[in-house]
Amino acid sequence: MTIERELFVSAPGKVILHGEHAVVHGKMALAVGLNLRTFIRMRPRKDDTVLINLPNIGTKLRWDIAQLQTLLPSFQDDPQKLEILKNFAGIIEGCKDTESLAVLAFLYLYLSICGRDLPSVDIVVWSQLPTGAGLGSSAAYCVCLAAALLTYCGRIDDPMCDETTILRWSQTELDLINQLAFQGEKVIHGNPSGVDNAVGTWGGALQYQSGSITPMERIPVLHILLTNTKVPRSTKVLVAGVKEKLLKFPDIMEPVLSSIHAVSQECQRVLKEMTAGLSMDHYTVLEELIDINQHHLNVIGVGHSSLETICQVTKSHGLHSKLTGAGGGGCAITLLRTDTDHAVVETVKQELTNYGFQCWETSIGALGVSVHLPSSLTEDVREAFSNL
Ligand SMILES: Nc1ncnc2c1ncn2[C@@H]1O[C@H](COP(=O)(O)OP(=O)(O)OP(=O)(O)O)[C@@H](O)[C@H]1O
Ligand SMILES: C[C@@](O)(CCO)CC(=O)[O-]
Ligand SMILES: [Mg+2]
Repeated sequence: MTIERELFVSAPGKVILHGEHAVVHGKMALAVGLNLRTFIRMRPRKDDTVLINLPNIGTKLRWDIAQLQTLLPSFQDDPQKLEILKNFAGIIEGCKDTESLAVLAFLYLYLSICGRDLPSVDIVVWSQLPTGAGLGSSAAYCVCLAAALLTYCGRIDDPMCDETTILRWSQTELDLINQLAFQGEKVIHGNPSGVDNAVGTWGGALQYQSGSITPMERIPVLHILLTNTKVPRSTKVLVAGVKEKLLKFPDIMEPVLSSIHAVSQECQRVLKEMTAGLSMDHYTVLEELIDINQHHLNVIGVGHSSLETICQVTKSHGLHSKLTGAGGGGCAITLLRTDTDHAVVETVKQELTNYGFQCWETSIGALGVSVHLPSSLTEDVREAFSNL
């Protein structure tokens, strides 16, 4: 049974504190929800078509339901599902362009979730996150699609909203959303660890290892400066590059990944200690861990000169930075201590902006996937959707 009303869902981006790439190879990652979100709006249509509008990447496409229905018999149990969709959409093998991956992930989730009763819908996905910059935009996109399609098709409850609250799903329903979002991430990334969709689903702060998700109940309030180099890169390509290096030099690369794992463990221990009583020594250790991990990430081949520039600029003001997400460009995080002078942060931001980078001071630990009533959306989100 499809629902007959407009549905608004959002999911947060993520910041990986430590463990990117190593987490793909079974090591631990620490990741937190980011207060920049992706929003999806679904509206019923009456003309037996499906329309998807993705303004962040300039894509607007429409299909007849009858056309999509012809895919279903071979799609449902076929191990070659993705190939069927690529043929349908005319997408060539190994393709990594933004629009093709977004459309493939959408079709994959729409057909997998809605099954035999394909609904005629109008879908808009709009994000506050930069696309392909290391902040989990692909996971937020897949989590939004999975949650909205599952709800729309009646496969999970439609959380009851009132005028003031944002309501969420039960743990079992969140598990299903996360599983399907992971399938979508596989379409986009090739071989994702699952950490990004876990944060998009549950939000907060998580320890993630080999599919096992452990929420970190209490973490100190950390202030972070996020800087987007705006250098484009593809997570899929970077993850594949690390795997290649690992296969070529196993005895050299495996210890580096193990050391990244140990950095995550030590960071987690320090964060726990900080909740019991914060001292500046804790910050010093966190800074050392950031420096160590940034070197490791360079060793495994996911650094970039733009990220080194961020490290150099922030270091000249006594601050410590590392790349976050897949690297190769994209974003870096800089730890801001509680005793960091506001004027220093402003100077650093100005210097980084002069390089053409974009900076945000951010809070971390945002809420996971949520349903919204249109009236409870913030002004900027309402405005963004008003013309779409
Ligand atoms: N708002 C969006 N609209 C349409 N497609 C999107 C959107 N956000 C992400 N995508 C899809 O996700 C792809 C980017 O995913 P990718 O994993 O490379 O980067 P990321 O998720 O931002 O970074 P990371 O995985 O390192 O955190 C885009 O090429 C596009 O296909
Ligand atoms: C690079 C990576 O570790 C994080 C991307 O945000 C890939 C993944 O975990 O799937
Ligand atoms: Mg991604």
